Amino acid sequence: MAVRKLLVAGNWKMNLNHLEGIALVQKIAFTLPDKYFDKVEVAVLPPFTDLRSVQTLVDGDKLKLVYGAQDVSPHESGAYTGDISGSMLAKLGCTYVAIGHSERRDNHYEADAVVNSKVKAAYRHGLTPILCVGEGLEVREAGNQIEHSVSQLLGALEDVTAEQAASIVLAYEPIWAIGTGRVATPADAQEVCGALRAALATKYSAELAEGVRVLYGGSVKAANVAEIVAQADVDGALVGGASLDATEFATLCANTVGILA
Ligand SMILES: O=C[C@H](O)COP(=O)(O)O
Repeated sequence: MAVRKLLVAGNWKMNLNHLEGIALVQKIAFTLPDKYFDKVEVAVLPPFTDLRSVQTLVDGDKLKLVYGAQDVSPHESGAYTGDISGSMLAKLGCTYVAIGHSERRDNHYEADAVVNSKVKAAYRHGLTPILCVGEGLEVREAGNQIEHSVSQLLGALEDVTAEQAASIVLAYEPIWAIGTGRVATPADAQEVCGALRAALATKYSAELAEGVRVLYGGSVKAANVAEIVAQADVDGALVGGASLDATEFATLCANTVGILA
Protein backbone atom coordinates (compact mmCIF):
# COMPACT_ATOMS: atom_id res chain seq x y z
CA MET A 1 0.00 0.00 0.00
CA ALA A 2 1.55 3.31 -1.09
CA VAL A 3 1.94 5.89 1.65
CA ARG A 4 1.08 9.29 0.20
CA LYS A 5 2.29 12.27 2.27
CA LEU A 6 -0.44 14.87 2.53
CA LEU A 7 0.17 18.15 0.70
CA VAL A 8 -1.43 21.51 1.35
CA ALA A 9 -0.49 24.14 -1.24
CA GLY A 10 -1.48 27.78 -0.96
CA ASN A 11 -2.03 29.44 -4.33
CA TRP A 12 -1.74 33.15 -3.69
CA LYS A 13 -2.86 33.99 -7.24
CA MET A 14 -2.29 37.68 -8.08
CA ASN A 15 -2.02 38.80 -4.46
CA LEU A 16 0.74 39.97 -2.03
CA ASN A 17 3.81 41.87 -3.16
CA HIS A 18 7.21 40.48 -2.12
CA LEU A 19 7.21 42.32 1.23
CA GLU A 20 3.71 41.08 2.12
CA GLY A 21 4.76 37.62 0.95
CA ILE A 22 7.75 37.55 3.29
CA ALA A 23 5.52 38.52 6.22
CA LEU A 24 2.97 35.82 5.39
CA VAL A 25 5.56 33.06 5.06
CA GLN A 26 7.21 34.07 8.33
CA LYS A 27 3.88 33.97 10.17
CA ILE A 28 2.89 30.60 8.67
CA ALA A 29 6.27 29.11 9.56
CA PHE A 30 6.11 30.38 13.12
CA THR A 31 2.50 29.31 13.63
CA LEU A 32 2.88 25.67 12.56
CA PRO A 33 4.69 23.36 15.02
CA ASP A 34 7.68 21.48 13.58
CA LYS A 35 5.94 18.16 14.32
CA TYR A 36 3.35 19.13 11.73
CA PHE A 37 5.78 19.01 8.84
CA ASP A 38 6.47 15.33 9.49
CA LYS A 39 2.88 14.61 8.52
CA VAL A 40 2.00 17.19 5.89
CA GLU A 41 4.00 18.93 3.20
CA VAL A 42 3.18 22.64 3.12
CA ALA A 43 3.80 24.67 -0.02
CA VAL A 44 3.10 28.24 -1.06
CA LEU A 45 2.73 29.36 -4.67
CA PRO A 46 3.47 33.12 -4.72
CA PRO A 47 3.39 35.42 -7.73
CA PHE A 48 6.64 35.33 -9.73
CA THR A 49 7.69 38.69 -8.28
CA ASP A 50 7.79 37.23 -4.76
CA LEU A 51 9.77 34.06 -5.49
CA ARG A 52 13.28 35.39 -4.91
CA SER A 53 12.23 36.94 -1.58
CA VAL A 54 10.53 33.71 -0.48
CA GLN A 55 13.58 31.71 -1.54
CA THR A 56 15.90 33.93 0.51
CA LEU A 57 13.66 33.66 3.59
CA VAL A 58 13.12 29.88 3.34
CA ASP A 59 16.81 29.21 2.73
CA GLY A 60 18.09 31.73 5.27
CA ASP A 61 15.86 30.62 8.12
CA LYS A 62 15.85 26.95 7.05
CA LEU A 63 12.05 26.93 7.02
CA LYS A 64 10.35 23.57 6.48
CA LEU A 65 7.78 24.75 3.98
CA VAL A 66 8.44 24.57 0.24
CA TYR A 67 7.30 26.81 -2.57
CA GLY A 68 6.61 26.98 -6.28
CA ALA A 69 5.17 29.00 -9.12
CA GLN A 70 1.70 29.43 -10.56
CA ASP A 71 2.70 28.88 -14.17
CA VAL A 72 5.65 28.11 -16.45
CA SER A 73 6.51 28.82 -20.06
CA PRO A 74 6.54 25.87 -22.47
CA HIS A 75 9.59 27.49 -24.05
CA GLU A 76 13.22 27.27 -22.95
CA SER A 77 14.29 30.89 -23.61
CA GLY A 78 14.07 33.68 -26.19
CA ALA A 79 11.54 36.09 -27.60
CA TYR A 80 8.59 35.19 -25.38
CA THR A 81 7.71 38.49 -23.71
CA GLY A 82 6.25 38.02 -20.25
CA ASP A 83 7.01 34.29 -20.05
CA ILE A 84 8.99 32.71 -17.20
CA SER A 85 11.00 29.59 -18.05
CA GLY A 86 11.36 26.37 -16.12
CA SER A 87 15.09 26.96 -15.79
CA MET A 88 14.45 30.33 -14.14
CA LEU A 89 12.03 28.74 -11.67
CA ALA A 90 14.47 25.94 -10.90
CA LYS A 91 17.17 28.51 -10.22
CA LEU A 92 14.82 30.13 -7.71
CA GLY A 93 14.50 26.82 -5.84
CA CYS A 94 10.92 26.07 -6.83
CA THR A 95 9.70 22.57 -6.00
CA TYR A 96 6.29 22.82 -7.63
CA VAL A 97 4.60 24.61 -10.49
CA ALA A 98 0.83 24.81 -10.91
CA ILE A 99 -0.16 24.06 -14.50
CA GLY A 100 -3.55 24.21 -16.19
CA HIS A 101 -5.34 26.16 -13.49
CA SER A 102 -8.80 27.03 -14.76
CA GLU A 103 -7.97 30.71 -14.45
CA ARG A 104 -5.11 30.14 -16.94
CA ARG A 105 -7.15 27.84 -19.20
CA ASP A 106 -9.96 30.42 -19.35
CA ASN A 107 -8.18 33.78 -19.17
CA HIS A 108 -5.20 32.77 -21.32
CA TYR A 109 -6.94 30.31 -23.63
CA GLU A 110 -4.72 27.41 -22.60
CA ALA A 111 -5.96 24.31 -24.41
CA ASP A 112 -4.91 20.80 -23.37
CA ALA A 113 -1.98 20.88 -25.83
CA VAL A 114 -0.57 24.00 -24.17
CA VAL A 115 -1.04 22.46 -20.73
CA ASN A 116 0.76 19.34 -21.96
CA SER A 117 3.70 21.39 -23.28
CA LYS A 118 3.99 23.10 -19.89
CA VAL A 119 3.94 19.78 -18.03
CA LYS A 120 6.83 18.59 -20.19
CA ALA A 121 8.71 21.86 -19.67
CA ALA A 122 8.34 21.46 -15.92
CA TYR A 123 9.84 17.97 -16.02
CA ARG A 124 12.73 19.16 -18.22
CA HIS A 125 13.76 21.38 -15.33
CA GLY A 126 13.11 19.13 -12.36
CA LEU A 127 9.91 20.88 -11.31
CA THR A 128 6.96 18.88 -10.03
CA PRO A 129 3.72 19.81 -11.80
CA ILE A 130 0.56 20.41 -9.79
CA LEU A 131 -1.76 19.65 -12.69
CA CYS A 132 -5.16 21.31 -12.29
CA VAL A 133 -8.32 19.89 -13.84
CA GLY A 134 -12.00 20.46 -13.16
CA GLU A 135 -15.36 21.18 -14.69
CA GLY A 136 -17.64 24.20 -14.97
CA LEU A 137 -21.14 24.31 -13.53
CA GLU A 138 -22.82 23.40 -16.79
CA VAL A 139 -20.72 20.23 -17.08
CA ARG A 140 -21.44 19.34 -13.45
CA GLU A 141 -25.16 19.86 -13.91
CA ALA A 142 -25.02 17.60 -16.96
CA GLY A 143 -23.30 14.93 -14.86
CA ASN A 144 -20.18 14.89 -17.04
CA GLN A 145 -17.60 15.92 -14.41
CA ILE A 146 -15.65 12.66 -14.56
CA GLU A 147 -15.37 12.53 -18.34
CA HIS A 148 -14.37 16.19 -18.46
CA SER A 149 -11.67 15.98 -15.78
CA VAL A 150 -10.25 12.68 -17.03
CA SER A 151 -10.08 14.10 -20.56
CA GLN A 152 -8.12 17.10 -19.27
CA LEU A 153 -5.81 14.77 -17.36
CA LEU A 154 -5.07 12.56 -20.35
CA GLY A 155 -4.59 15.58 -22.61
CA ALA A 156 -2.01 16.95 -20.19
CA LEU A 157 -0.16 13.61 -19.98
CA GLU A 158 0.42 13.08 -23.72
CA ASP A 159 3.99 11.72 -24.16
CA VAL A 160 4.67 11.99 -20.42
CA THR A 161 6.57 8.90 -19.30
CA ALA A 162 5.64 6.72 -16.34
CA GLU A 163 8.87 7.78 -14.62
CA GLN A 164 7.80 11.41 -14.91
CA ALA A 165 4.13 10.86 -14.09
CA ALA A 166 5.01 8.97 -10.90
CA SER A 167 5.91 12.28 -9.26
CA ILE A 168 3.04 14.42 -10.58
CA VAL A 169 0.51 16.00 -8.24
CA LEU A 170 -3.07 16.34 -9.48
CA ALA A 171 -5.55 18.94 -8.27
CA TYR A 172 -9.25 18.52 -8.89
CA GLU A 173 -10.70 22.01 -8.82
CA PRO A 174 -14.32 22.28 -9.91
CA ILE A 175 -14.64 25.77 -11.35
CA TRP A 176 -18.04 26.27 -9.69
CA ALA A 177 -16.32 25.91 -6.29
CA ILE A 178 -13.40 28.28 -6.92
CA GLY A 179 -13.78 31.52 -4.99
CA THR A 180 -17.51 30.97 -4.52
CA GLY A 181 -17.73 29.59 -0.99
CA ARG A 182 -19.62 26.65 -2.52
CA VAL A 183 -17.22 23.89 -1.56
CA ALA A 184 -17.68 20.46 -3.12
CA THR A 185 -19.04 17.81 -0.80
CA PRO A 186 -16.52 15.21 0.35
CA ALA A 187 -18.36 12.71 -1.84
CA ASP A 188 -18.09 15.01 -4.88
CA ALA A 189 -14.36 15.39 -4.27
CA GLN A 190 -13.86 11.66 -3.74
CA GLU A 191 -15.80 10.75 -6.88
CA VAL A 192 -13.58 12.72 -9.26
CA CYS A 193 -10.31 12.26 -7.38
CA GLY A 194 -10.92 8.52 -7.42
CA ALA A 195 -11.69 8.64 -11.14
CA LEU A 196 -8.47 10.54 -11.82
CA ARG A 197 -6.50 7.93 -9.92
CA ALA A 198 -8.23 5.15 -11.86
CA ALA A 199 -7.34 6.89 -15.14
CA LEU A 200 -3.68 6.99 -14.09
CA ALA A 201 -3.85 3.26 -13.32
CA THR A 202 -5.22 2.55 -16.78
CA LYS A 203 -2.72 4.77 -18.58
CA TYR A 204 0.32 3.70 -16.54
CA SER A 205 -0.09 1.16 -13.72
CA ALA A 206 -1.99 0.59 -10.49
CA GLU A 207 1.26 0.98 -8.56
CA LEU A 208 1.97 4.38 -10.10
CA ALA A 209 -1.61 5.53 -9.51
CA GLU A 210 -1.48 4.50 -5.87
CA GLY A 211 1.57 6.68 -5.30
CA VAL A 212 0.32 9.88 -6.95
CA ARG A 213 -1.13 12.59 -4.70
CA VAL A 214 -4.51 13.97 -5.74
CA LEU A 215 -5.59 17.25 -4.16
CA TYR A 216 -8.95 18.96 -4.00
CA GLY A 217 -9.31 22.72 -4.48
CA GLY A 218 -12.28 25.07 -4.41
CA SER A 219 -13.35 27.07 -1.35
CA VAL A 220 -11.30 24.97 1.06
CA LYS A 221 -11.20 26.51 4.54
CA ALA A 222 -9.92 25.47 7.95
CA ALA A 223 -13.49 24.52 8.85
CA ASN A 224 -14.09 22.11 5.95
CA VAL A 225 -10.68 20.66 5.05
CA ALA A 226 -10.66 17.69 7.44
CA GLU A 227 -13.77 15.97 6.03
CA ILE A 228 -12.54 16.43 2.47
CA VAL A 229 -9.01 15.15 3.10
CA ALA A 230 -10.48 12.20 5.01
CA GLN A 231 -11.66 10.79 1.69
CA ALA A 232 -9.71 7.75 0.45
CA ASP A 233 -8.45 9.35 -2.77
CA VAL A 234 -7.96 12.92 -1.54
CA ASP A 235 -4.39 13.63 -0.41
CA GLY A 236 -4.56 17.31 0.42
CA ALA A 237 -5.78 20.65 -0.82
CA LEU A 238 -4.93 23.42 -3.24
CA VAL A 239 -6.07 26.51 -1.37
CA GLY A 240 -6.70 29.97 -2.78
CA GLY A 241 -8.34 32.66 -0.66
CA ALA A 242 -7.74 30.92 2.66
CA SER A 243 -3.97 30.82 1.97
CA LEU A 244 -3.68 34.60 2.14
CA ASP A 245 -4.32 34.72 5.89
CA ALA A 246 -1.58 33.12 7.98
CA THR A 247 -3.79 32.07 10.88
CA GLU A 248 -6.49 30.61 8.62
CA PHE A 249 -3.94 28.81 6.44
CA ALA A 250 -1.94 27.47 9.37
CA THR A 251 -5.13 26.27 11.06
CA LEU A 252 -6.25 24.71 7.78
CA CYS A 253 -2.93 22.89 7.55
CA ALA A 254 -3.11 21.72 11.15
CA ASN A 255 -6.72 20.59 10.76
CA THR A 256 -5.67 18.49 7.78
CA VAL A 257 -4.24 15.98 10.23
CA GLY A 258 -5.95 17.06 13.40
CA ILE A 259 -2.93 18.73 14.93
CA LEU A 260 -3.84 21.89 16.77
CA ALA A 261 -1.68 24.76 15.66
O1 LIG B 1 -5.85 27.34 -6.65
C1 LIG B 1 -6.75 27.45 -5.81
C2 LIG B 1 -8.15 27.29 -6.24
O2 LIG B 1 -8.39 28.12 -7.35
C3 LIG B 1 -9.15 27.51 -5.12
O3 LIG B 1 -9.28 28.85 -4.83
P1 LIG B 1 -10.24 29.22 -3.56
O4 LIG B 1 -9.70 28.44 -2.37
O5 LIG B 1 -10.10 30.72 -3.39
O6 LIG B 1 -11.64 28.79 -3.92
